[in-house]
Amino acid sequence: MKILVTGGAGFIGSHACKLLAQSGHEPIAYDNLRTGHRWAVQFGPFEHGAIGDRERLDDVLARHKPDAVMHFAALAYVGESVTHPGQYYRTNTADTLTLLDAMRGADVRNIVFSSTCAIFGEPDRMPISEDTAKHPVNPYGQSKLAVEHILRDYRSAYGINFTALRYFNAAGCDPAGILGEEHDPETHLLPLILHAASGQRDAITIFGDDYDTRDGTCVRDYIHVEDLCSAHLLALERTAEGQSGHFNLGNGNGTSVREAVDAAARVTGKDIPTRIGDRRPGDPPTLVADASHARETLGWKPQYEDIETMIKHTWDWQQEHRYRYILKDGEA
Ligand SMILES: NC(=O)c1ccc[n+]([C@@H]2O[C@H](COP(=O)([O-])OP(=O)(O)OC[C@H]3O[C@@H](n4cnc5c(N)ncnc54)[C@H](O)[C@@H]3O)[C@@H](O)[C@H]2O)c1
Ligand SMILES: O=c1ccn([C@@H]2O[C@H](COP(=O)(O)OP(=O)(O)O[C@H]3O[C@H](CO)[C@H](O)[C@H](O)[C@H]3O)[C@@H](O)[C@H]2O)c(=O)[nH]1
Repeated sequence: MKILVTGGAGFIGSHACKLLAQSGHEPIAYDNLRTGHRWAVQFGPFEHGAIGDRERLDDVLARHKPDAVMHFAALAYVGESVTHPGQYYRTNTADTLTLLDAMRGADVRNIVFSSTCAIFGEPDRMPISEDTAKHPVNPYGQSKLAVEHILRDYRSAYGINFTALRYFNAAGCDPAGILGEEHDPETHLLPLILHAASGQRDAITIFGDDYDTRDGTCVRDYIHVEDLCSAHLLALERTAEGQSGHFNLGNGNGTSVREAVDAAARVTGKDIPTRIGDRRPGDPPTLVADASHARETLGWKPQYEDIETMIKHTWDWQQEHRYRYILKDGEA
Protein backbone atom coordinates (compact mmCIF):
# COMPACT_ATOMS: atom_id res chain seq x y z
CA MET A 1 0.00 0.00 0.00
CA LYS A 2 0.97 3.64 -0.45
CA ILE A 3 0.71 5.42 2.90
CA LEU A 4 0.75 9.17 3.53
CA VAL A 5 2.56 9.51 6.87
CA THR A 6 1.81 12.88 8.44
CA GLY A 7 4.51 13.72 10.97
CA GLY A 8 6.80 11.32 9.08
CA ALA A 9 9.87 13.41 10.01
CA GLY A 10 9.13 13.09 13.73
CA PHE A 11 10.23 10.53 16.30
CA ILE A 12 7.52 7.90 15.95
CA GLY A 13 6.50 8.76 12.36
CA SER A 14 10.05 8.29 11.01
CA HIS A 15 10.30 4.87 12.67
CA ALA A 16 6.91 3.98 11.16
CA CYS A 17 8.18 4.95 7.69
CA LYS A 18 11.13 2.58 8.14
CA LEU A 19 8.92 -0.34 9.14
CA LEU A 20 6.43 0.40 6.35
CA ALA A 21 9.22 0.39 3.75
CA GLN A 22 10.72 -2.81 5.21
CA SER A 23 7.29 -4.44 4.98
CA GLY A 24 6.87 -3.63 1.29
CA HIS A 25 4.71 -0.53 1.64
CA GLU A 26 5.50 2.93 0.24
CA PRO A 27 5.59 5.69 2.88
CA ILE A 28 5.27 9.33 1.81
CA ALA A 29 6.33 11.60 4.69
CA TYR A 30 4.24 14.78 4.96
CA ASP A 31 5.61 17.15 7.59
CA ASN A 32 6.13 20.86 8.21
CA LEU A 33 9.33 20.19 10.22
CA ARG A 34 8.00 22.08 13.22
CA THR A 35 9.55 19.49 15.56
CA GLY A 36 10.68 16.90 13.01
CA HIS A 37 13.93 16.59 11.04
CA ARG A 38 14.61 16.34 7.32
CA TRP A 39 17.36 13.76 8.00
CA ALA A 40 14.81 11.45 9.58
CA VAL A 41 12.98 11.00 6.23
CA GLN A 42 14.99 8.19 4.66
CA PHE A 43 12.52 5.61 3.42
CA GLY A 44 10.43 7.34 0.76
CA PRO A 45 9.55 10.74 -0.69
CA PHE A 46 9.31 13.85 1.49
CA GLU A 47 6.52 16.39 1.03
CA HIS A 48 6.93 19.56 3.05
CA GLY A 49 3.54 20.79 4.21
CA ALA A 50 1.20 21.49 7.08
CA ILE A 51 -1.88 19.38 7.80
CA GLY A 52 -3.92 22.59 7.95
CA ASP A 53 -2.97 23.54 4.37
CA ARG A 54 -5.82 22.15 2.26
CA GLU A 55 -4.36 23.22 -1.08
CA ARG A 56 -1.06 21.52 -0.37
CA LEU A 57 -2.82 18.38 0.88
CA ASP A 58 -5.03 18.23 -2.23
CA ASP A 59 -1.95 18.46 -4.42
CA VAL A 60 -0.01 15.78 -2.50
CA LEU A 61 -2.99 13.40 -2.32
CA ALA A 62 -3.69 13.83 -6.04
CA ARG A 63 -0.09 13.12 -7.02
CA HIS A 64 0.60 10.15 -4.70
CA LYS A 65 -2.91 8.63 -4.50
CA PRO A 66 -2.29 6.89 -1.14
CA ASP A 67 -4.43 3.97 0.05
CA ALA A 68 -4.31 5.17 3.65
CA VAL A 69 -3.05 7.85 6.00
CA MET A 70 -1.04 7.32 9.17
CA HIS A 71 -1.59 10.51 11.12
CA PHE A 72 1.23 11.28 13.57
CA ALA A 73 1.50 15.06 13.00
CA ALA A 74 0.64 16.95 16.16
CA LEU A 75 1.90 19.17 18.91
CA ALA A 76 2.69 16.93 21.88
CA TYR A 77 4.00 18.93 24.83
CA VAL A 78 1.52 18.61 27.66
CA GLY A 79 2.77 21.68 29.57
CA GLU A 80 2.74 23.88 26.45
CA SER A 81 -0.83 22.80 25.78
CA VAL A 82 -1.83 24.32 29.11
CA THR A 83 -0.16 27.67 28.35
CA HIS A 84 -1.07 27.75 24.60
CA PRO A 85 -4.33 25.79 24.31
CA GLY A 86 -5.35 27.50 21.05
CA GLN A 87 -2.31 26.12 19.20
CA TYR A 88 -3.17 22.62 20.40
CA TYR A 89 -6.84 22.71 19.44
CA ARG A 90 -5.95 24.30 16.12
CA THR A 91 -3.17 21.92 15.09
CA ASN A 92 -4.32 18.69 16.69
CA THR A 93 -8.08 19.04 16.25
CA ALA A 94 -9.01 21.67 13.63
CA ASP A 95 -6.17 20.82 11.24
CA THR A 96 -7.05 17.12 11.54
CA LEU A 97 -10.52 18.06 10.24
CA THR A 98 -8.83 19.67 7.24
CA LEU A 99 -6.86 16.48 6.70
CA LEU A 100 -10.00 14.33 6.92
CA ASP A 101 -11.86 16.58 4.48
CA ALA A 102 -8.94 16.41 2.05
CA MET A 103 -9.04 12.60 2.40
CA ARG A 104 -12.75 12.65 1.58
CA GLY A 105 -12.08 14.83 -1.44
CA ALA A 106 -9.40 12.44 -2.71
CA ASP A 107 -11.40 9.32 -1.80
CA VAL A 108 -8.85 8.04 0.73
CA ARG A 109 -10.88 5.85 3.06
CA ASN A 110 -8.49 4.66 5.77
CA ILE A 111 -6.67 6.38 8.62
CA VAL A 112 -4.59 5.20 11.58
CA PHE A 113 -4.48 7.92 14.21
CA SER A 114 -1.94 8.61 17.00
CA SER A 115 -4.02 9.02 20.10
CA THR A 116 -2.65 9.00 23.63
CA CYS A 117 -3.20 7.75 27.16
CA ALA A 118 -3.57 11.45 28.05
CA ILE A 119 -7.25 11.13 26.96
CA PHE A 120 -7.91 9.18 30.17
CA GLY A 121 -6.77 11.90 32.56
CA GLU A 122 -6.24 10.55 36.06
CA PRO A 123 -8.15 7.26 36.34
CA ASP A 124 -8.25 5.77 39.83
CA ARG A 125 -8.19 2.15 38.62
CA MET A 126 -5.26 0.49 36.89
CA PRO A 127 -4.58 -0.92 34.35
CA ILE A 128 -6.37 1.30 31.83
CA SER A 129 -8.53 -0.53 29.30
CA GLU A 130 -10.28 0.88 26.24
CA ASP A 131 -13.52 1.52 28.11
CA THR A 132 -11.95 3.29 31.12
CA ALA A 133 -13.66 6.68 31.56
CA LYS A 134 -12.05 9.48 29.55
CA HIS A 135 -11.57 12.73 31.43
CA PRO A 136 -8.49 14.48 30.01
CA VAL A 137 -6.86 16.92 32.42
CA ASN A 138 -5.05 19.08 29.84
CA PRO A 139 -5.77 20.60 26.39
CA TYR A 140 -3.38 18.12 24.73
CA GLY A 141 -5.50 15.17 25.88
CA GLN A 142 -8.72 17.05 25.06
CA SER A 143 -7.49 17.89 21.56
CA LYS A 144 -6.82 14.19 20.88
CA LEU A 145 -10.08 12.94 22.42
CA ALA A 146 -11.97 15.39 20.19
CA VAL A 147 -10.33 13.76 17.16
CA GLU A 148 -11.46 10.33 18.34
CA HIS A 149 -15.04 11.66 18.37
CA ILE A 150 -14.61 13.22 14.93
CA LEU A 151 -13.26 9.92 13.55
CA ARG A 152 -16.29 8.05 14.90
CA ASP A 153 -18.62 10.56 13.24
CA TYR A 154 -16.72 10.65 9.93
CA ARG A 155 -16.91 6.89 9.78
CA SER A 156 -20.66 6.83 10.18
CA ALA A 157 -21.29 9.84 7.92
CA TYR A 158 -18.67 9.28 5.18
CA GLY A 159 -17.40 5.71 5.56
CA ILE A 160 -13.82 6.63 6.49
CA ASN A 161 -12.37 3.62 8.38
CA PHE A 162 -10.20 4.52 11.35
CA THR A 163 -8.07 3.00 14.04
CA ALA A 164 -7.13 5.16 17.03
CA LEU A 165 -4.03 3.88 18.81
CA ARG A 166 -3.62 5.25 22.31
CA TYR A 167 0.06 5.08 23.09
CA PHE A 168 1.33 5.19 26.62
CA ASN A 169 4.97 6.46 26.88
CA ALA A 170 6.90 5.95 23.64
CA ALA A 171 10.54 5.07 24.31
CA GLY A 172 13.65 3.48 22.81
CA CYS A 173 14.64 3.88 19.17
CA ASP A 174 15.68 1.99 16.07
CA PRO A 175 17.95 -0.85 17.29
CA ALA A 176 19.97 -0.48 14.06
CA GLY A 177 20.81 3.09 15.07
CA ILE A 178 19.58 4.72 11.83
CA LEU A 179 16.85 6.72 13.61
CA GLY A 180 16.47 8.10 17.12
CA GLU A 181 14.60 10.51 19.34
CA GLU A 182 15.61 14.16 18.93
CA HIS A 183 13.27 16.71 20.46
CA ASP A 184 14.19 20.32 21.17
CA PRO A 185 13.44 20.97 23.90
CA GLU A 186 13.54 17.36 25.09
CA THR A 187 10.96 16.77 27.80
CA HIS A 188 10.70 12.97 27.88
CA LEU A 189 12.13 11.21 30.89
CA LEU A 190 14.37 8.52 29.39
CA PRO A 191 16.37 10.71 26.97
CA LEU A 192 16.78 13.30 29.74
CA ILE A 193 18.09 10.70 32.19
CA LEU A 194 20.65 9.68 29.55
CA HIS A 195 21.67 13.32 29.05
CA ALA A 196 22.45 13.33 32.77
CA ALA A 197 24.39 10.06 32.40
CA SER A 198 26.56 11.51 29.61
CA GLY A 199 27.09 14.84 31.34
CA GLN A 200 25.07 16.84 28.78
CA ARG A 201 23.03 18.01 31.78
CA ASP A 202 24.18 18.09 35.36
CA ALA A 203 21.32 16.06 36.86
CA ILE A 204 17.86 14.69 36.26
CA THR A 205 15.14 16.41 38.25
CA ILE A 206 12.59 13.97 39.64
CA PHE A 207 9.23 15.73 39.49
CA GLY A 208 7.93 14.82 42.94
CA ASP A 209 8.78 11.92 45.28
CA ASP A 210 5.68 12.09 47.46
CA TYR A 211 3.16 10.32 45.21
CA ASP A 212 1.16 7.37 46.43
CA THR A 213 3.31 4.86 44.52
CA ARG A 214 5.79 2.18 45.63
CA ASP A 215 8.76 4.60 45.85
CA GLY A 216 6.91 7.93 45.81
CA THR A 217 7.74 8.75 42.15
CA CYS A 218 5.39 8.59 39.16
CA VAL A 219 4.83 5.27 37.42
CA ARG A 220 4.54 5.07 33.63
CA ASP A 221 4.19 2.34 31.02
CA TYR A 222 7.10 2.69 28.58
CA ILE A 223 6.60 1.11 25.19
CA HIS A 224 9.33 0.66 22.59
CA VAL A 225 8.81 2.76 19.46
CA GLU A 226 9.35 -0.30 17.22
CA ASP A 227 6.57 -2.10 19.07
CA LEU A 228 4.30 0.89 18.51
CA CYS A 229 5.15 0.74 14.83
CA SER A 230 4.41 -2.98 14.55
CA ALA A 231 0.97 -2.25 16.03
CA HIS A 232 0.48 0.42 13.34
CA LEU A 233 1.17 -2.10 10.63
CA LEU A 234 -1.39 -4.54 12.05
CA ALA A 235 -3.88 -1.71 12.54
CA LEU A 236 -3.34 -0.54 8.97
CA GLU A 237 -4.21 -3.96 7.58
CA ARG A 238 -7.32 -4.24 9.74
CA THR A 239 -8.44 -0.70 8.86
CA ALA A 240 -7.95 -1.32 5.15
CA GLU A 241 -10.22 -4.36 5.51
CA GLY A 242 -12.97 -1.95 6.61
CA GLN A 243 -12.79 -2.32 10.38
CA SER A 244 -12.55 0.56 12.83
CA GLY A 245 -11.61 0.62 16.50
CA HIS A 246 -9.56 1.84 19.43
CA PHE A 247 -6.58 0.15 21.05
CA ASN A 248 -4.46 0.95 24.11
CA LEU A 249 -0.77 0.29 23.50
CA GLY A 250 1.56 -0.35 26.42
CA ASN A 251 3.35 -3.25 28.07
CA GLY A 252 1.28 -3.33 31.22
CA ASN A 253 4.53 -2.89 33.19
CA GLY A 254 4.75 0.19 35.35
CA THR A 255 8.21 1.72 35.84
CA SER A 256 8.73 4.49 38.38
CA VAL A 257 10.98 7.48 37.73
CA ARG A 258 13.49 6.17 40.29
CA GLU A 259 13.41 2.70 38.74
CA ALA A 260 14.10 4.26 35.33
CA VAL A 261 17.11 6.13 36.75
CA ASP A 262 18.43 2.93 38.36
CA ALA A 263 17.94 0.97 35.13
CA ALA A 264 19.81 3.68 33.18
CA ALA A 265 22.69 3.53 35.68
CA ARG A 266 22.94 -0.23 35.13
CA VAL A 267 22.83 0.09 31.33
CA THR A 268 25.35 2.93 31.06
CA GLY A 269 27.60 2.08 34.00
CA LYS A 270 27.47 5.78 34.96
CA ASP A 271 26.46 7.57 38.12
CA ILE A 272 23.32 9.55 37.37
CA PRO A 273 22.90 12.60 39.60
CA THR A 274 19.30 13.26 40.64
CA ARG A 275 17.59 16.09 42.42
CA ILE A 276 14.05 16.18 43.75
CA GLY A 277 11.88 18.90 42.27
CA ASP A 278 8.27 19.92 42.64
CA ARG A 279 5.47 17.86 41.19
CA ARG A 280 4.77 18.76 37.53
CA PRO A 281 1.20 20.06 37.26
CA GLY A 282 -1.14 17.60 35.59
CA ASP A 283 1.01 14.49 36.17
CA PRO A 284 -1.12 11.51 37.27
CA PRO A 285 0.70 9.26 39.80
CA THR A 286 0.32 6.07 37.73
CA LEU A 287 -0.58 5.29 34.10
CA VAL A 288 -0.39 1.65 33.04
CA ALA A 289 -2.09 0.07 30.02
CA ASP A 290 -4.20 -2.99 29.66
CA ALA A 291 -3.29 -3.82 26.06
CA SER A 292 -5.05 -7.20 25.91
CA HIS A 293 -7.45 -5.92 23.22
CA ALA A 294 -4.51 -5.12 20.90
CA ARG A 295 -2.86 -8.44 21.65
CA GLU A 296 -6.02 -10.46 21.08
CA THR A 297 -7.66 -8.55 18.21
CA LEU A 298 -4.63 -7.29 16.29
CA GLY A 299 -2.39 -10.22 17.22
CA TRP A 300 0.15 -7.67 18.48
CA LYS A 301 3.25 -9.00 20.29
CA PRO A 302 5.69 -6.41 21.64
CA GLN A 303 9.33 -7.49 21.17
CA TYR A 304 11.20 -5.13 23.52
CA GLU A 305 9.28 -5.04 26.77
CA ASP A 306 12.28 -4.67 29.04
CA ILE A 307 12.99 -1.05 30.09
CA GLU A 308 16.75 -1.72 29.99
CA THR A 309 16.54 -2.64 26.32
CA MET A 310 14.69 0.60 25.52
CA ILE A 311 17.29 2.58 27.46
CA LYS A 312 20.16 0.74 25.76
CA HIS A 313 18.85 1.56 22.27
CA THR A 314 18.44 5.25 23.15
CA TRP A 315 21.86 5.33 24.82
CA ASP A 316 23.53 3.81 21.74
CA TRP A 317 21.78 6.36 19.54
CA GLN A 318 22.77 9.28 21.71
CA GLN A 319 26.38 8.13 21.93
CA GLU A 320 27.10 7.06 18.38
CA HIS A 321 24.79 8.58 15.84
CA ARG A 322 23.32 11.80 17.05
CA TYR A 323 26.03 14.24 16.11
CA ARG A 324 26.63 12.70 12.69
CA TYR A 325 23.08 13.48 11.60
CA ILE A 326 22.87 16.86 13.29
CA LEU A 327 26.07 18.01 11.60
CA LYS A 328 24.95 16.55 8.26
CA ASP A 329 21.75 18.58 8.40
CA GLY A 330 23.48 21.74 9.57
CA GLU A 331 21.11 21.87 12.51
CA ALA A 332 23.79 22.16 15.20
N1 LIG B 1 6.03 10.39 22.24
C1 LIG B 1 5.07 9.86 23.00
O1 LIG B 1 5.33 9.33 24.11
C2 LIG B 1 3.65 9.88 22.54
C3 LIG B 1 2.67 9.27 23.36
C4 LIG B 1 1.34 9.28 22.94
C5 LIG B 1 0.98 9.85 21.73
N2 LIG B 1 1.93 10.44 20.95
C6 LIG B 1 1.52 11.02 19.67
O2 LIG B 1 2.29 10.44 18.64
C7 LIG B 1 2.49 11.36 17.57
C8 LIG B 1 3.96 11.48 17.25
O3 LIG B 1 4.66 11.90 18.42
P1 LIG B 1 6.25 12.08 18.42
O4 LIG B 1 6.72 11.78 19.80
O5 LIG B 1 6.83 11.36 17.27
O6 LIG B 1 6.34 13.65 18.21
P2 LIG B 1 7.27 14.49 17.21
O7 LIG B 1 7.16 15.90 17.64
O8 LIG B 1 8.64 13.88 17.15
O9 LIG B 1 6.57 14.28 15.81
C9 LIG B 1 5.49 15.06 15.36
C10 LIG B 1 5.76 15.43 13.92
O10 LIG B 1 4.64 16.16 13.41
C11 LIG B 1 5.13 17.28 12.69
N3 LIG B 1 4.11 18.32 12.71
C12 LIG B 1 3.69 19.06 13.78
N4 LIG B 1 2.72 19.88 13.42
C13 LIG B 1 2.50 19.68 12.10
C14 LIG B 1 1.61 20.24 11.15
N5 LIG B 1 0.72 21.20 11.49
N6 LIG B 1 1.65 19.80 9.86
C15 LIG B 1 2.53 18.83 9.51
N7 LIG B 1 3.41 18.27 10.36
C16 LIG B 1 3.38 18.69 11.64
C17 LIG B 1 6.41 17.68 13.40
O11 LIG B 1 7.29 18.46 12.61
C18 LIG B 1 7.00 16.31 13.75
O12 LIG B 1 7.81 15.82 12.73
C19 LIG B 1 1.84 12.66 18.05
O13 LIG B 1 0.55 12.73 17.47
C20 LIG B 1 1.75 12.50 19.56
O14 LIG B 1 0.68 13.25 20.08
C21 LIG B 1 3.26 10.47 21.33
O1 LIG C 1 12.69 15.73 33.76
C1 LIG C 1 11.75 14.95 34.00
C2 LIG C 1 10.82 14.53 33.00
C3 LIG C 1 9.79 13.68 33.37
N1 LIG C 1 9.68 13.25 34.65
C4 LIG C 1 8.60 12.32 35.02
O2 LIG C 1 8.72 11.18 34.19
C5 LIG C 1 7.43 10.68 33.84
C6 LIG C 1 7.32 10.59 32.34
O3 LIG C 1 7.27 11.93 31.81
P1 LIG C 1 7.33 12.25 30.25
O4 LIG C 1 7.35 13.72 30.12
O5 LIG C 1 8.46 11.46 29.65
O6 LIG C 1 5.97 11.64 29.65
P2 LIG C 1 4.45 11.85 30.16
O7 LIG C 1 4.16 10.74 31.10
O8 LIG C 1 4.21 13.23 30.55
O9 LIG C 1 3.63 11.53 28.81
C7 LIG C 1 2.62 12.39 28.31
O10 LIG C 1 3.04 13.08 27.21
C8 LIG C 1 3.41 12.31 26.08
C9 LIG C 1 3.64 13.29 24.96
O11 LIG C 1 4.81 13.98 25.15
C10 LIG C 1 2.38 11.31 25.66
O12 LIG C 1 1.33 11.87 24.92
C11 LIG C 1 1.79 10.58 26.83
O13 LIG C 1 0.66 9.88 26.40
C12 LIG C 1 1.41 11.55 27.91
O14 LIG C 1 0.94 10.85 29.03
C13 LIG C 1 6.41 11.64 34.46
O15 LIG C 1 5.98 11.08 35.66
C14 LIG C 1 7.21 12.90 34.75
O16 LIG C 1 6.79 13.59 35.89
C15 LIG C 1 10.58 13.64 35.64
O17 LIG C 1 10.47 13.25 36.80
N2 LIG C 1 11.58 14.48 35.27
